[in-house]
Amino acid sequence: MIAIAPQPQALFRSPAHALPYGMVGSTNRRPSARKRTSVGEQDSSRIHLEVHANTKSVPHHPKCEPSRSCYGHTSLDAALPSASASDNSSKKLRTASRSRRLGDAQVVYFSSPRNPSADCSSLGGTAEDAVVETLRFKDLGQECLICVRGLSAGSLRPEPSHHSDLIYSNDNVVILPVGGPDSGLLSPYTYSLDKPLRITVASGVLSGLGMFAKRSIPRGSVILAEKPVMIVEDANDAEHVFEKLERSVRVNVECLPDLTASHTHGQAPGMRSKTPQGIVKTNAFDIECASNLGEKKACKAIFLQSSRCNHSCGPSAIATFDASSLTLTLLANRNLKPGDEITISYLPVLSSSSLHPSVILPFSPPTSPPTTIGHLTPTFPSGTSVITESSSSPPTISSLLSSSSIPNSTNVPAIYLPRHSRRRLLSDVYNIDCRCEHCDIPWTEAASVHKSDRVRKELGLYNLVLSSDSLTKLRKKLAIPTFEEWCGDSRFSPDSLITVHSRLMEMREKEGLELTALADPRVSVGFQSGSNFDAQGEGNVNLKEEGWLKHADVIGMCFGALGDKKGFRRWVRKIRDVRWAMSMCGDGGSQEQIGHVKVLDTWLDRPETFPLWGWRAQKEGY
Ligand SMILES: C[S@@+](CC[C@H](N)C(=O)[O-])C[C@H]1O[C@@H](n2cnc3c(N)ncnc32)[C@H](O)[C@@H]1O
Repeated sequence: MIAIAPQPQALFRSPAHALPYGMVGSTNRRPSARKRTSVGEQDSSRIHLEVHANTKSVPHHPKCEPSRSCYGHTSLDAALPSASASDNSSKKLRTASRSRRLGDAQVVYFSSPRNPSADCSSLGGTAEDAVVETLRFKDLGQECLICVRGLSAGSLRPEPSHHSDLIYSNDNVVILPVGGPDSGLLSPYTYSLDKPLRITVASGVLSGLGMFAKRSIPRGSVILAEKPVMIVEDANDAEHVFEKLERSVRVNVECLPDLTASHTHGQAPGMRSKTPQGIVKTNAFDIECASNLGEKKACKAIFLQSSRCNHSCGPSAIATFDASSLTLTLLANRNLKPGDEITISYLPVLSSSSLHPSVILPFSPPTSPPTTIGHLTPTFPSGTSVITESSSSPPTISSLLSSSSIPNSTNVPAIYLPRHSRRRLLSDVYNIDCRCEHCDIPWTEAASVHKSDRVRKELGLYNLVLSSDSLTKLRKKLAIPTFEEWCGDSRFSPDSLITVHSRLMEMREKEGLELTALADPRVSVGFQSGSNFDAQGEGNVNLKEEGWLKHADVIGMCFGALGDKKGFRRWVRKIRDVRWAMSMCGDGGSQEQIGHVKVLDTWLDRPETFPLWGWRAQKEGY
């Protein structure tokens, strides 16, 4: 298992750039002086919270879970980068060695990204043969305690990450109780943070707190970048690390929920029934740490804010982890409005195919690498038609699913499973009775469940077919050409490929799975059975399909090949915006994204520079 953030394969390839990366967008702004804005009052059964978001402040301390008491309350701010630390880091960003204009935003390249940004010290031996060490992120004024056998904090030497201070601070999000007395996990999607927000929450709401957007966040952009406060190799070491956490951090970590606590009998309710192991099991992200000597270890990391993200089967965010800077990044999966809940998917990335009706859970872990993702390149198509089996009436999805076209052993991302399988998986693996908006549907609405299941099944199938070379035969049966095939074969009508990909995009949007496919298969949260992705899951690394972006790429290229300036520009602009937002991610993929954005900008200016401009139109004489 290797923890690196996704580096989506790009359709629109650009020349390699040797420049060190790091960028500051024009929207970057310095954090305003922090004002406390929330007013928390608590009576015996309810909590009232008021947030005036237009004062641009940090959230009030989340008050732990409404249903549980805590050792004490301190502000979450105490554990987060202070305003002055942020100021320092922004100063650093501004004094970067050289900068230049790119599109409408300021890009800053760093001259020496290798300077270690952290120092460390040992806190002495504690857990059996492991030591607890401190890693200090100097630029952020934040510490992380590390207890990993065979990997010293010193050997991690995280590189500085190049996020702006805006996304290290919590200016984009607020942590609030989720739902109301009767609504369980219903999110307050409808409120506007321009007005004071008042939410009334009954004690005992299952899922306690959640993370919400405080402002509009465009698809693909970084919602939050965060460093861990503790990393353990084994949840059983958590106790030793908890003891050494700085008090304000420890209080916040102890406020995180422990799903195992409810199984503890004979103890007083509340924090005292929680255990450090239980807190780690419930909230830790599975990441991989890599030393500067190349050793890698699967670990569990606690992040104070991101650990508050609830699960959704149509998540509004995707989590990626960059091992070189030890940074967890949440990217917007769609365009977010103020008040939208920031959710991620806890679902394991792969499961055996439940596209095939005969396969039922529990599934076995993948034993061989999954399908690789075929990517298109804007090279001149070599050829002539390779599709020989296209028919005027392709088989229906149902007939394909019930036939033996899909091998039983096929792995599909679990997010495409039908509702009952996802729920079972979440319950078995994470002990969660999923109440996200895609699952919490009354039985009276069986038809909408059925419809959603069908859409996911179809998306799963297309995902498989479009990303796997070994399923070419099936792809041909479905009469879906690749871009190259479409270019080279006039039997495919000019808009046929655009129609297929537009439909898939719409289906993704409906199910809340826009950029989801970009999610790093190796970042997960919560309980780990160890069976779904672990060190043996090495083969998963290549699973990178691009979802929305992949469809947008194909549509954009089709318009280009048809010489349709308006359509081409419209789609190139959309792709450019998402790639630009993603380049702010600050991980290994940023430089690549900047390269794409530059090429896309050129094509926006002069569509004729697109290598296949009008190629199909010329060929067919229209
Ligand atoms: C990492 S925590 C998420 C933040 C948590 N709500 C809190 O108050 O801090 C994970 C826990 O949240 C709850 N949870 C998250 N997503 C859920 C969902 N879709 N349905 C039900 N419970 C969920 C479960 O209790 C789960 O163990």
